Amino acid sequence: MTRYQARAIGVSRRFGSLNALDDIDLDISPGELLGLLGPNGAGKTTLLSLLTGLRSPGAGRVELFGGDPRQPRNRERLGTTPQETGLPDTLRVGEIVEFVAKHYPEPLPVGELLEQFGLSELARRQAGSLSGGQQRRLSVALAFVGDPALVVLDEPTTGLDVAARDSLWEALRHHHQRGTTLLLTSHYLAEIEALAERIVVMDRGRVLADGPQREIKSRVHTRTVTVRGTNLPELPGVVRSELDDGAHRLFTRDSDQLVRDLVRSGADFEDLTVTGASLEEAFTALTAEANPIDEHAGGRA
Ligand SMILES: Nc1ncnc2c1ncn2[C@@H]1O[C@H](COP(=O)(O)OP(=O)(O)OP(=O)(O)O)[C@@H](O)[C@H]1O
Repeated sequence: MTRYQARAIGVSRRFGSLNALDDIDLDISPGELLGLLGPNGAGKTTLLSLLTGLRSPGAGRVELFGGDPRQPRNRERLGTTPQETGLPDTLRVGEIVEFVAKHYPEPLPVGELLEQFGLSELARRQAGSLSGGQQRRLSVALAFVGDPALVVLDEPTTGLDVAARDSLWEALRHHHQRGTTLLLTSHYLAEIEALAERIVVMDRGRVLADGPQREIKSRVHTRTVTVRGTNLPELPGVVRSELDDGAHRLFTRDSDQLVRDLVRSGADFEDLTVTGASLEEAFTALTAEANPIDEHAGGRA
């Protein structure tokens, strides 16, 4: 019995002449909360489609619970939500959840699930009358109905407002705490930063980085010194600076020296903080390193 719930071993997948995945290795162990990041077209959805048995690899091997993900019996402990939702318009939300629950030997209690995903008040509404964000919440909830060991979510919070997104994060954390393994993709770096313990960064079909979030961030050596003040002098060692609502953000490789220089300069400042790289900075640096002539936008992966 393998100790991994899902694995890709030397996996490649082409679409015509395009190498969507190029020799990917990935292991997912029980209990992990793994965030898969990458710019558009990186190959995230393709990789998920192989791991969940929707496609076959061109080369290499994919395993789900130690077997072929294309075999239904190996998908019994898998929960997924596709990027596009397709729910029967005329069925009510509660009926859909109950219908899906009947397909599993030990489903989660329907009422509990509706509550967790903020759907209790919508239980009697027909799916066709739901807003895009409500449909999204329902389809994410459906991934959990069968109490799966591994849940794979492709862009779970797309189209959700801030409150709905926060409550979805809460639900995901809850399921992770009770032992469910989660693999999710998101374009929102803040989302992956808030949720994921392990991060895999992909670009152009390859894995650029794979490790604990703090390790991925520590690959970027720049630190940020933030201060409020007027007439700050130009200081050596500042590689970039930003002014945001009166706060100067000074990016440097040596924050200790910068703070010493700042104090010595006699400038009048307050509210000094020193922080390491954010996930956004790490992501931007990693993808820029891999594609020296490209400019990847920050904020969204
Ligand atoms: N069915 C297909 N036929 C042809 N090309 C495809 C197909 N599916 C994906 N591709 C291509 O493979 C590459 C990887 O696509 P994929 O959807 O896996 O990327 P992604 O990282 O999920 O992107 P996004 O963030 O935009 O969803 C892209 O260049 C895409 O155009």
